[in-house]
Amino acid sequence: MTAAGAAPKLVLVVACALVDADGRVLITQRPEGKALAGLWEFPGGKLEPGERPEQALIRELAEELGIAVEEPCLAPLTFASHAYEAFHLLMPLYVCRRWTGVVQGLEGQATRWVRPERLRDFPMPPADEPLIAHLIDLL
Ligand SMILES: Nc1nc2c([nH]c(=O)n2[C@@H]2O[C@H](COP(=O)(O)OP(=O)(O)OP(=O)(O)O)[C@@H](O)[C@H]2O)c(=O)[nH]1
Repeated sequence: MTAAGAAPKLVLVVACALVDADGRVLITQRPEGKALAGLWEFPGGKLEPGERPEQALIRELAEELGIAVEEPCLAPLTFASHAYEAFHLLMPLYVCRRWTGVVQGLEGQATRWVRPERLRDFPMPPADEPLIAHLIDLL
């Protein structure tokens, strides 16, 4: 035993940087009433029981944005590991440049396509901040 105190709950969330033909990245705004409301984030969400991360992400992208993504089009880029007060977030970030359908905020969330260098102009959850440099490097 090495750790002292209660272990934080580890929460696995999968997220995606959708990249358009101009190299812009999609961010969506968390709706009122949710934790971290108003902040801009990458689309994605928690896994449902029995789901693989890629399956969960494909489901979330369909539910939230109305687009269809094929699993080979999800490329792992990096991950966030962040201690929130109530849980520890582990969030793999995939990049996707190919999908079918037109991106729409199906849950009432605002959506924006943003150049990676401009992502810092949008308030994001603290876990996301370290991801921005990876996107700038990639794109
Ligand atoms: N999808 C997404 N979630 C993020 C990002 N950054 C970040 O800290 N998170 C956190 O990861 C969790 C994502 O959960 P979610 O979107 O499936 O669920 P939720 O908060 O709506 O909660 P609920 O399902 O408990 O109601 C939230 O706690 C959210 O704050 C991000 O860039 N994208």
